[in-house]
Amino acid sequence: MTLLLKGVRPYGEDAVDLLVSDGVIAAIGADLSTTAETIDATGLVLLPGLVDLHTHLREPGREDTETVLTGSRAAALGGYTAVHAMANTDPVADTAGVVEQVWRLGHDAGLVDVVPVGAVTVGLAGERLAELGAMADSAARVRVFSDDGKCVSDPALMRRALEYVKALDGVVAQHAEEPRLTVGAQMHEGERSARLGLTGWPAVAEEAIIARDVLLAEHVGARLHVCHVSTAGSVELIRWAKSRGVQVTAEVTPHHLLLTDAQAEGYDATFKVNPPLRTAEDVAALRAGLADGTIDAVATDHAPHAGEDKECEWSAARPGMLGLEQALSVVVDTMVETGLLTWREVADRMSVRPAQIGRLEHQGRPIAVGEPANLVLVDPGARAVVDPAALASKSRNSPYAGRELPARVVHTLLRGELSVLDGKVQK
Ligand SMILES: NC(=O)N[C@@H](CC(=O)O)C(=O)O
Ligand SMILES: [Zn+2]
Ligand SMILES: [Zn+2]
Repeated sequence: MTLLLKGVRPYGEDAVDLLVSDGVIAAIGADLSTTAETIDATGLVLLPGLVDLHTHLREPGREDTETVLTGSRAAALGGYTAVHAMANTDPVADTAGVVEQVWRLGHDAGLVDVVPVGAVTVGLAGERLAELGAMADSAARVRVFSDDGKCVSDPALMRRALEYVKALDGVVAQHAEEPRLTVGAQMHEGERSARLGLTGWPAVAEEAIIARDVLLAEHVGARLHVCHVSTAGSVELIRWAKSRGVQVTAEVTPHHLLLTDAQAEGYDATFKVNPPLRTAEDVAALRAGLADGTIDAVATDHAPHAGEDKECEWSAARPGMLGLEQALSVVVDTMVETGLLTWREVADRMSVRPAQIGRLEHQGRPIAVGEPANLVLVDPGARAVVDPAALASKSRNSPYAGRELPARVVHTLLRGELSVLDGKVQK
C-alpha cells in the first residue's frame, strides 16, 4: 500500500510531502506526486506514533471495563502506535502463557502494538519472583516488568528482581508506594485531606521507595523505571540519582501534569487515583522535571473502571482514570502552549524515550526515509470539549469531562496502514 501525505509539518517545523510505501517512509520532499491515495494534510503536525509505557487494558478478567480491542481503539485515537499493557489483570500476567495471550489479542486487533508488561512477583503478591526469563523469551518478548497497582515493597525481593532484569536487558517499573504509610489512604495528605476528612496519602510514601530503589539500582547496576511520579520531592530524588549516573528513568501522567488535589472538593470519585492528585507546587515541579528531562516520559496510566466502582462513595471507589484519548491534548495544554516543550520534545517524551525504555526497536524512530511509518498527524489549532460518552474506551471515568482541550489527532498510521483516518478508528 502507498499513501502520500501532502503538506505535513514534521515536529511542527517546515511543511513537506511524505510518501509512505510498504510500511516505511519512502520519500520526503517538496511537491511529491503519486498515482496512489493522497491525503491533504496541510498544516498538520507530524510526529512519530506515540508509545505508552503504562496502560491498563483489563483483559483477561474485566472485559466489561476494557478489552485489548477497545483499549487499542482508544490508543489509536489518541495517536499511539504502541502501548505497554500492565500486568494487573485476572489472571495476572505472570507467566509466558498469559503474556503471549495478551500479545496475540493485540496482534489480532491490529491497531497498535500491544506490548505486555510481565509481573515481577507471582500473582502480584510480593512474595516470590515470577518467571521473568520465560516471559522475556516468549513471543511477547517482555522487557518491562512491573507489579503496578502494588509496590514491590520487600527490598530483598526488589534487589533480586533488579538482578534478574539486568541479565534480560529489562527494567523494573516500580509503583512507588510504601504500603505501611498508605493504609486506608484516599487522597493527598495535606491541609485539604484533613478538612475533607479523608485519610491522607503522604508524599513521603512515594519518595521513600524511590530513594531506596535508586540506591538498589545503583548497587546492582540495573535499570529502574519509576511509574507515575507525583511529587516535587520525587523529581528532586530522580534528578540527584541521574547526576550520580544511576540508570533510572521516570514517567509522569497527563493528569498529574494538569490536575490538583482541589479536585477532591466535590467528592467526585472520578478524581480518585493512585498516586493521588497533588498540590499546585507539585504540578509545577513535574512540568519543570519533564521539560528539563529529569522525567523521561509521559505515560497515561489509562485505568478504566466500571460505573459501579466510580459512581459511589469516595472511600469505596477504585482508584484510576482514563487517559489514552486525551493524553496528547493535555500535554499540548500544559507543556506546549505554556512554552515548556517544543513539538520535537513532545515526540521525545511521548514516543522516542518510552520506546527506548521499553526496548521497542521499531517505534519512536526518526521521521526519515527508510524508517517504519508509525506516525501521528495532529491538528494543533483544533479545540474540543471532552464528552465521555463519545470515547472509544469501554469505561467512562474521564477526569477531563466537560473540559476544553487543544489539539486533535486527525490520522494515525501503524506500519503505513491508517489505524485512524480523519478522527475515525478504522477497525
Ligand atoms: N492508577 C490507579 O489508580 N489505578 C491503577 C493501578 C495503578 O496504576 O497503580 C489501576 O489498575 O486501576
Ligand atoms: Zn501504579
Ligand atoms: Zn497503573
